[in-house]
Amino acid sequence: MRTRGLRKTYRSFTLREVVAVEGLDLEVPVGGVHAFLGPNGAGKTTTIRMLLGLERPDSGSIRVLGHDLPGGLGAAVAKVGAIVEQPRFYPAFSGRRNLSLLAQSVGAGAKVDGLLAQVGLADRAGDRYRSYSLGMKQRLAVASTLLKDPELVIFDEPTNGLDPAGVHDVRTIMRALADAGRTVLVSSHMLAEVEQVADTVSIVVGGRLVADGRVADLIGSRARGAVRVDVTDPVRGGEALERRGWIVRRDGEVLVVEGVDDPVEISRVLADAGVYARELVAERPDLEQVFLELTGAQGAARPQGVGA
Ligand SMILES: Nc1ncnc2c1ncn2[C@@H]1O[C@H](COP(=O)(O)OP(=O)(O)OP(=O)(O)O)[C@@H](O)[C@H]1O
Repeated sequence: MRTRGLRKTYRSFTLREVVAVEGLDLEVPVGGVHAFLGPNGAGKTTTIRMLLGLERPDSGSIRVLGHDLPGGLGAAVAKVGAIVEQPRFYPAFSGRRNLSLLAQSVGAGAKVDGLLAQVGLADRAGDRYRSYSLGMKQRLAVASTLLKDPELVIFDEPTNGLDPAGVHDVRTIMRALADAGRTVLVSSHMLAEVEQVADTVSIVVGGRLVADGRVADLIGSRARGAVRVDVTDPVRGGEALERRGWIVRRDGEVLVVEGVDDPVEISRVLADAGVYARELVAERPDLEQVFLELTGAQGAARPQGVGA
């Protein structure tokens, strides 16, 4: 799936032009989990709606599973499962009955029990939908999109409002879908979760792409980690490390040294100052750091916060 030069503007109440997506080149590889990240208002939902043919771009091109939109929309959408809004299920019917009703409409009745098991709902399938937790509702939503056996499954903020167990469930389902050969596109603020499950990522800010690629490569290339050093004399040790030009923070008795390429250098500088390290731990940079670096204040200010 890819877009080229995608642009979408809206008119605000005051008829001011709001640019939601600006020249976006999105590349989602076939197979694996691709995370679509950005602060609030970055244009993620608008982009997903354009991929599904629910919004019309002002300009640019979209190709989904080998079909060019808008002409190939029907063929493309037949192979895409999307969870963009909470689907409408009957509250008084059980999960199984709800799914069976949907299955009949697409001639997939035989799949219902297998899908309920696949999303971990087999035990509660006979209970009324209204008694389900948010996580269970989300799992039923995933099962409903799998009825048509999609090649690409799109999740827009799938873990909003879920508790940690629900978040874990959704992550497990996404991984399982990708491991079974499908492509998963997930927009999210949940960086820690995304880091655990995503193979590749695109980060957008203000409707523009600011970084993309393999999660591991992005973390490796962008963020230099800090090193935590437990020293015999934090005051003298801190001074010596600062003289070397590093940024040093105190965390109790431990020094946190930023911007270090090779932690061995730290031991050398400390030893020269007659201070010794009891322990030296390199903090692994993570997607959150990369995201904050790339999105700056906008990223830090988003209401749900990193890892929310
Ligand atoms: N129907 C609309 N009318 C006017 N402006 C809109 C409309 N839909 C989106 N926008 C604006 O377009 C921009 C992008 O919004 P979008 O919902 O795509 O961002 P997002 O990245 O999904 O944000 P969030 O993480 O908050 O869901 C925002 O400035 C938003 O206010």
